[in-house]
Amino acid sequence: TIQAEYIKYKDPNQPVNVRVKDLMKRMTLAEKIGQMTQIERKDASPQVLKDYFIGSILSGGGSVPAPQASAKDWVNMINEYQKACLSTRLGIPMIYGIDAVHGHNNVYNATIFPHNVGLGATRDPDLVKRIGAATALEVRATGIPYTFAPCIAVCRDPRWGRCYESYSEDHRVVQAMTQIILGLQGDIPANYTKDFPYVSGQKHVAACAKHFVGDGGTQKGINENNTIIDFHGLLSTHMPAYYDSIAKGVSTIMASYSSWNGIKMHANRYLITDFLKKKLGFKGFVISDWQGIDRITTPPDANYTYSVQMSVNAGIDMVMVPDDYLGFINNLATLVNTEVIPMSRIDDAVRRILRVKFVMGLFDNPLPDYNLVDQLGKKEHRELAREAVRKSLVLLKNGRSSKKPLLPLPKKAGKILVAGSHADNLGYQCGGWTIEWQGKSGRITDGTTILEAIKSTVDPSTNVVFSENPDAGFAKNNNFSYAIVVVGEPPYSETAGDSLNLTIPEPGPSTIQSVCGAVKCVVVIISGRPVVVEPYVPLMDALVAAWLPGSEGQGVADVLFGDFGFTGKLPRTWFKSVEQLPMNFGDENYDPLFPFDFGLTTKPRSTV
Ligand SMILES: O=[N+]([O-])c1ccc(O[C@@H]2O[C@@H](CO)[C@H](O)[C@H](S[C@@H]3O[C@H](CO)[C@@H](O)[C@H](O)[C@H]3O)[C@@H]2O)cc1
Repeated sequence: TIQAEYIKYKDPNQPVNVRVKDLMKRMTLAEKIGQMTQIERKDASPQVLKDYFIGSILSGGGSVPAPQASAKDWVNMINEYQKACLSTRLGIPMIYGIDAVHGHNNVYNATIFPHNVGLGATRDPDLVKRIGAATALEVRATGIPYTFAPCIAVCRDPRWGRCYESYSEDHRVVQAMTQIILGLQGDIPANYTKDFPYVSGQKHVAACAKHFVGDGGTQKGINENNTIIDFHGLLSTHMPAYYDSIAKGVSTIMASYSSWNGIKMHANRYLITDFLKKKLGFKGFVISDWQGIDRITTPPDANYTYSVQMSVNAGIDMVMVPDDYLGFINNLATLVNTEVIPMSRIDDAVRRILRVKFVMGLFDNPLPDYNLVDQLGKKEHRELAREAVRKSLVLLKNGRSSKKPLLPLPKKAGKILVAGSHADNLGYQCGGWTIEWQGKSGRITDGTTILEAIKSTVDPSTNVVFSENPDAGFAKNNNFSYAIVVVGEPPYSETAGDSLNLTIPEPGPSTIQSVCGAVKCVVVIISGRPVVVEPYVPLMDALVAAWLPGSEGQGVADVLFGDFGFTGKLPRTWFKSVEQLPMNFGDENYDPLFPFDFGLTTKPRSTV
């Protein structure tokens, strides 16, 4: 009989470093460059994957196989691509990445968890770890083994359009929430190699701590702009959560679009190679952001060869190339062949990529199956999301005097008014990065709106009247026992969310004034960050910050009506006016409307 040649790197019994070394020595430059190339799924085809030995594919925000694609549709797409990669000479599996940043948010009917700002308000790292584990199951349900999460930005200015992706202005809260990495990737076994990337089996996913480093510190919160801070400030505010992430075995780290004191992070060799890789000992791989290398120059792509040279030599290992992947591949090959980029840099990048792929079992289990499809949007996950919503709510005002609190609201109450643009809008309560990159209004996926939750919580005898934007007369002349007004920000992502005024768009303020001027009211703010409320607080009987709660609006009603108490604490300072910004806890002249860590509490009704 003909003995099949023994191929060491294919032997799961061999140690990871032995498999990496054996495979590396077999690879051509083209195969190595292919591993460093991540293309967008819209450009992927079996032929392209085979021709260029592509090592990774991503879905950018909102990039799906088809509208409302099922878990099986996703699995089928990934299987098709993976089979093409496995058919290449060395059969190196590709790794598919996606932004599951508050649940598997691109995928129809996935559980949508509160965005990070709300999770920061919970101050509950174990809850966040459980969310990571549930998210991993839903991501794996679609056959995907890698998510570009968590964002561990320390947002220092709420004018930043991505502030809701940050757990807190306080790096200690962000550090605590890196527990999500253990949920996503799995708990690290005892005596595992310290700071080594780790992913446990087929029900967990590789994570990505992002965006390295200082993304949340840009001046005036301008997205992708310049973080002006000395080295001590960078290390004490923006770096600590990377220590925790590495200690928790994070497999990948994504570079930030932003600059540090004028140096683009994607070209920052000192911070990526000398500090992150050598000093901190990060052993996973560093991935660029979407067109992150193009944006090294102003305007972007002004000198792509320079972008490739500077980013790869800085220590970027895998490049997210959502458009001209041939341009990337050809430029990189030329730069290596002309020794502008040393082969040792290429080998470091490929070694790190292969290390993660071997560690996470991708070589041994490259093809997803349908075993986990029922995890998508599973009831237990929705109950977990509902718990997270409850714990994320921050009670900022309760009654016109502490002796006469309005909350919890009585379930039996004759007739109540529910008003506001965000009361019955699932897309609004999920925010950006949901189904579409920028998010979307309306019934965008499966879930429960806040109005639906209120209706299912009150006593059957209570008449719930919904009017999105009633005039004062309506509010006054209908003998309502009380009103719940739900208003806030429309969905946004990234630069589209940058705001210098942080006002609630009309008709939000008008709805507050019309309703609260006529009847006892609690105002629930749906927003990715503190917004201008100071002028309206005197009109309100109660005020709740609900952040971006996601698909499980029932969690809001659970607490409004006293089935659970308010426990949330502000993860960020709530300013009086935007002229005060930036203003963070610990600053001189700290004069907030509501300070960091503020939050009134209530007892569950059963104990009252
Ligand atoms: O057509 N245009 O006008 C247009 C404009 C801007 C675009 O910009 C792009 O849009 C998004 C959706 O296509 C992309 O996801 C990224 S965002 C980036 O993507 C990563 C992967 O999704 C995330 O992990 C990072 O955290 C995030 O910073 C990019 O900014 C795209 C298209």
